[in-house]
Amino acid sequence: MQQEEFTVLEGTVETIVYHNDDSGFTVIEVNCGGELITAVGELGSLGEGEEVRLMGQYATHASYGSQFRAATCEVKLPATAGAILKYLSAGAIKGIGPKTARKIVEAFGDKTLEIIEKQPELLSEVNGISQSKAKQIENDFKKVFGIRTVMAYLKRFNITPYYCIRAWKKFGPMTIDVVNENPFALCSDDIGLAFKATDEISRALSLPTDAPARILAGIQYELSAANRNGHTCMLYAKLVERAQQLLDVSTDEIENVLYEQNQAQTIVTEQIGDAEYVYLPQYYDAERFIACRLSLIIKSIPDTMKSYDEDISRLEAEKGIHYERLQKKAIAMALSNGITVLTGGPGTGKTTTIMGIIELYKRMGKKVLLAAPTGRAAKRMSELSGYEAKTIHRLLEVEYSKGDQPSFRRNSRNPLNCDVIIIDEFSMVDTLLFESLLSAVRLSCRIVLVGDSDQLPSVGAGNILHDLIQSDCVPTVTLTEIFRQAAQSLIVTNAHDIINGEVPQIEVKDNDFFFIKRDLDQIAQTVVSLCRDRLPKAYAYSPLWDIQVLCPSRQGELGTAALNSKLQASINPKQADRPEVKSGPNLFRLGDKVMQIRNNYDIIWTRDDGENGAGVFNGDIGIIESIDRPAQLLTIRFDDRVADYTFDQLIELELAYAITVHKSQGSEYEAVIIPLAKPMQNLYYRNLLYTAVTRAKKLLIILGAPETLSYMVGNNRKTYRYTNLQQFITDEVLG
Ligand SMILES: Nc1ncnc2c1ncn2[C@@H]1O[C@H](COP(=O)(O)OP(=O)(O)OP(=O)(O)O)[C@@H](O)[C@H]1O
Repeated sequence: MQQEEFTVLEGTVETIVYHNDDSGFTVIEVNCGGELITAVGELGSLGEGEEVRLMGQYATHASYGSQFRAATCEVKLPATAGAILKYLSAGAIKGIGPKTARKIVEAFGDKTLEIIEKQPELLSEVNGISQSKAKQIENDFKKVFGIRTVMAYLKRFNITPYYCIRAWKKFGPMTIDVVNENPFALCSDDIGLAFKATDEISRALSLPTDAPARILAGIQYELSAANRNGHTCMLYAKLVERAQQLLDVSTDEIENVLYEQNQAQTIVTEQIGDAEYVYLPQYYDAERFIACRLSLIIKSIPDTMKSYDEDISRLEAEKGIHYERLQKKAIAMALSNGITVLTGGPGTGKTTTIMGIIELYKRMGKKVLLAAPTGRAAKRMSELSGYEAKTIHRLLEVEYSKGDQPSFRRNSRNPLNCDVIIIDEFSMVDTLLFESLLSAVRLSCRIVLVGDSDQLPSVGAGNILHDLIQSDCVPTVTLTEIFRQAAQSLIVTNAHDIINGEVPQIEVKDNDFFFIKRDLDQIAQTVVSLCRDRLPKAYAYSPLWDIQVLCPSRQGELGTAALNSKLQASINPKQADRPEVKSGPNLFRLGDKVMQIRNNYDIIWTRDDGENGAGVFNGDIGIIESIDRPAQLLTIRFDDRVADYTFDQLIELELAYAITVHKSQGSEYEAVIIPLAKPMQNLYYRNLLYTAVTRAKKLLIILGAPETLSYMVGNNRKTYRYTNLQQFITDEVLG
């Protein structure tokens, strides 16, 4: 088609007649001054009410008659109140449905879009739009228009909208230039496109395979993968081997890039002890910082040798309690040392000891802060201690997302105002979070870290509790006695047996720990009937709130994926009045129990008391309260908070009737059901079983074969994590 033959057609999109997501082929009706003209072409994703400027030709189609065939399509924002109303009502901006659209357009008329763009705060003057909702609309508006161009460009490389949005968030208007120059920028942690996908773009753009940018991306990709698997670093030799397989370039080329990037401080390579390690700088810096800071704390607050015996005895008399020897030792240590680690299994008196520490510090007039890594753990700490406990993120006043990592308002320039800080469930704290925590406390602040070192390590990279204890430099007390009350519970005593390598008692029928012998093909059905009928009937447990199925694995017939479909179908079946939405392999239905599967610091929530905040975290579980298809919004209640998800955020959710043991860390449930399949060596091991069992408060049911249980208890595979924190601490403290 010659340029001079083009005709220009301008008007408002009246109707989207057809749109093919894969090819972008679209048929629209354009309102050109009252006349409706059908236009076709690869027009990208358009919204009804949008003003378009099409260039192309009129042609006659054998079946459909006269049509305008567009070669190019420019989108302009709708200008008149009517067009804007149509545009917004059609769901162009997530969070605005037809009703809200009408209210906004009635208030601002032709200027509506200008107001959304330039003075979005005025939106909250419209009845029914809160400040947080106004903020959300502003963000969506910016996003919709910016990413449209990016999506159109990246579509040719089969990049889905999800990654386009993340790329746009990171690079904004520079996105296309960045991709053309270095497509590997898309596999950074905060965008997360797989290396292979970026490599394909690189190939399509005919970029050289031995380009240093490609090799660096491959190295970073391998290191990030190691971080996601819990390691803070990799052995140099292992990294080179992995990168070589991934990139198919010579070892020399990889080593050259490693050398140069080490010089440029983009990557850290260092000989530590007998081996050479490679780090992404943030993990190296974090481990070095933690070690240095701990050493300063350990050295700068000398043990006063003051005896706290009298204070503890007085407290015992007042509270009518007798602390056992190690509890007294822990209290005294926490009162005299800059940092103390308190560890022990279930029922060994950790919480009781924390209470003693808080009480005595309060009597000295000290300001004590309590925190835990998850909302549930913090809530439990509050309930048990009677003092407010916050999540560590909340305590540090998480602010905004910088890539995938949070930023905290409490930091070295603005430290927490307290004399003592006590962290519970410390086994769940990862390297980066501990670095942030230590940055935000003054050197004079006393730190007490409490956790069970036999639990699975943190989801994020690092093995902090283990490394601190193993360094032998951080004052530590391990509680071992199981107290009488706790000793009556088979959940508690069996958990101790398991961690000691002894097969638990499974014959007792009148306690809180049950083993139901079942053949493999009967287990799923029994899990369903326990959740739906038997436990609600016998104990009045809610299948949504009280019962949690914990699986070693995601895969297989007894993995979370398969069990969730079965449990959803029986607990929350398809019904005419229950809207549904599909996202990837998942189908979400009103009333479903769901779990957030990655940290998202942007999702805005409202607490029941009206407080607003941002951030939903990996492992948070909630119930779907509404699904609004026109507005493409899904609302989830997480305990006392409610958060809105746009449909494109649903890939961060999974059904949560059944979750993996790894995801259950730090949470407790009234009743836990553990279905055991045929043992897979990787996932059927002692610490995992122990973690699962200790999640149950009142009732635990294990289903499967006794041999599988014995196998797990006997499999003492340790979750090995590559970190050098232990070494760094020893060097700093003793060196
Ligand atoms: N010195 C003590 N004398 C008598 N009972 C105690 C003592 N210390 C703790 N207990 C009791 O033992 C039980 C377990 O204690 P606590 O909750 O402090 O342990 P925990 O280690 O925090 O357990 P979990 O990790 O399971 O929460 C509680 O009922 C508590 O009241």
